[in-house]
Amino acid sequence: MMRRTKIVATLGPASSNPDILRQMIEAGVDVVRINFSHGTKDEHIASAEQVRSLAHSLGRTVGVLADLQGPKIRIGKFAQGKITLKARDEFILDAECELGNQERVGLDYRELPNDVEAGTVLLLDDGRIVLTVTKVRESEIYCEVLQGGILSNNKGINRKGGGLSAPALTAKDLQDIKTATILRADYLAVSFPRSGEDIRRARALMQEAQGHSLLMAKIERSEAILALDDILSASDAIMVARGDLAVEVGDAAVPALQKRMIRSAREANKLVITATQMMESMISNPIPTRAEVSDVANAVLDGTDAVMLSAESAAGQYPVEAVAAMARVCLEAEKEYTVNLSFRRSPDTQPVSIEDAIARATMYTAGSLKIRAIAALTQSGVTALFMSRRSSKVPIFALSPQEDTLSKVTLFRGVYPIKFGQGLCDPEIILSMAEDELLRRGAVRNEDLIIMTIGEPVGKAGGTNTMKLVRVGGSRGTTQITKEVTQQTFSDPLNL
Ligand SMILES: Nc1ncnc2c1ncn2[C@@H]1O[C@H](COP(=O)(O)OP(=O)(O)OP(=O)(O)O)[C@@H](O)[C@H]1O
Ligand SMILES: CC(=O)C(=O)O
Ligand SMILES: [K+]
Ligand SMILES: [Mg+2]
Repeated sequence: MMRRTKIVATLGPASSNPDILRQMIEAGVDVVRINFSHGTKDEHIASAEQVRSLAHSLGRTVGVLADLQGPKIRIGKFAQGKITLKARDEFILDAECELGNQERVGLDYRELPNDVEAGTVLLLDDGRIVLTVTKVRESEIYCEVLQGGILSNNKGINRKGGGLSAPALTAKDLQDIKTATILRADYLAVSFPRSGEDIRRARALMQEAQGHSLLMAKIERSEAILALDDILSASDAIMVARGDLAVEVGDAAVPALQKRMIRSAREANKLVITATQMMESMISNPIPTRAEVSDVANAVLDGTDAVMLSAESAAGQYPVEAVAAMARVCLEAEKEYTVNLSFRRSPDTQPVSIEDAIARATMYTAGSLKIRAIAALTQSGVTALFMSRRSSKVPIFALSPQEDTLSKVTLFRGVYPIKFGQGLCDPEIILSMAEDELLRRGAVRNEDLIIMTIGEPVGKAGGTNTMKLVRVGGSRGTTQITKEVTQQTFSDPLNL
């Protein structure tokens, strides 16, 4: 069995050593996340290069996700690096403060005093420290400590319940979008979007910079939950960004929201990553807790495309073990029947395109006959995306000559990239060579029944219009069953 759920690993000091990174890729990393909240432009470009060249040397394709910092409000630094706050202490957040101490600390967002008032609850460091605002005086926010703890440099601040005015794209993000283009990010993640408009704006800026990334909206504000449909329609993918989201909506609300977001994303033909603290204890332990194992498995059963490692792979002691643990938990969870989110609605909703119609026919057939594999010959990857929105145990191989398509499908659940078809244009030859390629890779065996999809004429993006059932190694496609049922050519049935 091949693992269907994909693994995203955040890069950082713990994963910059090429030997560790190679082991992480071997253990199952499908996509790396470069967090623009840390590090420099040159470091990001070098990381992407390093990942691609290591993956190449291993005969693998690994996607690159560039995660913009966004308006994450952070405190400044302390003279001593950190302080300890106790309940009922007074503490001041002060945009004018240069270097913090036991009494006050700086802020990287000058507007914060305008966004809070007496009674506002502020959560620091993903909610580990809780402050209540007592009064605001110009640049100073006076607070009482509700829940104390150790507070160190540059920790994030969230307002409980959301409602901070900061726009989703900061001046730094505009520069970082250019960097993401230079390093050819497959996915560009926008942090803290409030609406579809924030994503449309990011897409316009990315296109202006000549970028070709898919746009991902990180759902981590309470406003984003209300605007989920609008955000989904503007995005290619979403991330259930549980770290900030839990702080804004309360931790207890997150599990149900995760399920809703995954279902909504799949129904809208969008991709979804489940992120943050999935294997948190593996920052300092070689094995996960039972609860973490359940968390990863439940995300798999919910239908997520991918599960993500943050500090576990960026700054933890066991980055390779964390990837391996995720891989093994995903694989096991996938053996269980998962709720089929998609077939139920198939009869009631119109396919959105010819590719969608072919993808549905393919997945329906794969579910009703003993099909070993699906080979989607694709330029843009869109047919593979539609196929992967339907839950199935049949592997979907995306065969494409396009490197950028192959590195994007790394995130699609159940889809495996295979470089194939450069310079070929005769569909008969392509289909027969694709069959050989799958045989050569051990993905299929002689006599297996497989489904192949292709667009004719060949070479045009997004033109899949043909589904074919093939008995592998048979007399090249003309076995009993193919004569009877197959070669359904849909000639524009939707009038598109
Ligand atoms: N490139 C890096 N350099 C240094 N530390 C890192 C790096 N990447 C991650 N870390 C550490 O790992 C922790 C978790 O990683 P993650 O990428 O989720 O950071 P974050 O700051 O919480 O993310 P975000 O900005 O998206 O909210 C960070 O708080 C940081 O301590
Ligand atoms: C990943 C991220 O940004 C979060 O969980 O908040
Ligand atoms: K970020
Ligand atoms: Mg976040």
